[in-house]
Amino acid sequence: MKIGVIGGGAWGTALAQVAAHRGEPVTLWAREPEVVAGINESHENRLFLAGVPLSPSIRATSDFGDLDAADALLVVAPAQHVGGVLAQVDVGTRPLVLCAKGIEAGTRRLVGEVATAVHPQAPIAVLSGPTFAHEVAAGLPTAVTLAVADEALGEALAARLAAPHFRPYASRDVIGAEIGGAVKNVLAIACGVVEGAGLGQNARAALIARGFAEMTRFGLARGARAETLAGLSGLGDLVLTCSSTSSRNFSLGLGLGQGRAAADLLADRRTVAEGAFTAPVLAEAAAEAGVDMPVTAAVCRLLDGAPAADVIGALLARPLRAELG
Ligand SMILES: NC(=O)C1=CN([C@@H]2O[C@H](COP(=O)(O)OP(=O)(O)OC[C@H]3O[C@@H](n4cnc5c(N)ncnc54)[C@H](O)[C@@H]3O)[C@@H](O)[C@H]2O)C=CC1
Ligand SMILES: O=C(CO)COP(=O)(O)O
Repeated sequence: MKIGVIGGGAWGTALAQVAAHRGEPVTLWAREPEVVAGINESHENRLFLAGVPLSPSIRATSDFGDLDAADALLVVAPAQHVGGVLAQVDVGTRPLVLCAKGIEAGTRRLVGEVATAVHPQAPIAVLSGPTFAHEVAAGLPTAVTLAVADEALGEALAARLAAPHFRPYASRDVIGAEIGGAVKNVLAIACGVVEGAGLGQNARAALIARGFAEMTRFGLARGARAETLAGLSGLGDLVLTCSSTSSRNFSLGLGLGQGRAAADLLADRRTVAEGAFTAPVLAEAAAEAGVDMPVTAAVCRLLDGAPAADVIGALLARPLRAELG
């Protein structure tokens, strides 16, 4: 199975490296000409994954036509751009493995729904989990959820993408895998705020647990399975990104908690903090589904410029409630 990768950011590059680990040829489409040149000439992506020597089996291109020979395509553009990028690719009936984490602003569609609208004949898989790109690219052990409705396709993709350090776990719950990845980015911003404002480790643990409760409420309302939300692509990724400044979302929250303005923190960013785009549309989707998501609402207020002390105060002053339900 020949693999094509759409997106030459940190994660697309790391996944290309995984797919090329046995020396198999991998074609990677990147938007930036300097990324294409750097990968082809010096086997490095200096813009998004500097310092990682890449397999010479990875060939980068800026021509979507070069993806025609691939049997399966990994989609690793930021969530807000997946629709626009996929519209330029002749996908046909080839499987799309969705690796972006987010919800499309305006349409409130998950990435899988976006992909199916553009390419209705293409089977959809979701690859998601606790996966910092630099660790995966360095060959450190990593496990992911690989969710596909069709069991045989799931097995074939898992066999092709597995590596000694990269372990896909099969799932049929595509929507559950997507929701965990999208929601955890918003919650990671909140955990960064806790760190930045110096609220302590108790508060961070409470936020992870209450954040997971709201992820679960939303996920169940949208048809996800509870077990998926408690797995690698949900709780696993939530714990990772709520614990480390390696997370761009956590780092954004850290700045907000230190009192810096969201607009300043987001200006001129080359790398993507998906939670900043997902938070407002997630809040809309939650309201539509009748689901209470107070942490998400708080992140929206912070991104709108409300002072961290006010937002934290309001969150803590909410009426007391039962832990379950
Ligand atoms: N970096 C990581 O550790 C992981 C990232 N992801 C997800 O992968 C997705 C891609 O993130 P990264 O590779 O980290 O990106 P990145 O932050 O390393 O790079 C930014 C990416 O955005 C692309 N981009 C910017 N403007 C664009 C536009 N107008 N149209 C199309 N593409 C545009 C750039 O070409 C580049 O590929 C995100 O959804 C992210 O949540 C998932 C797991 C791990
Ligand atoms: O999704 C990720 C790890 O699983 C990467 O997190 P950030 O986008 O917050 O850096």
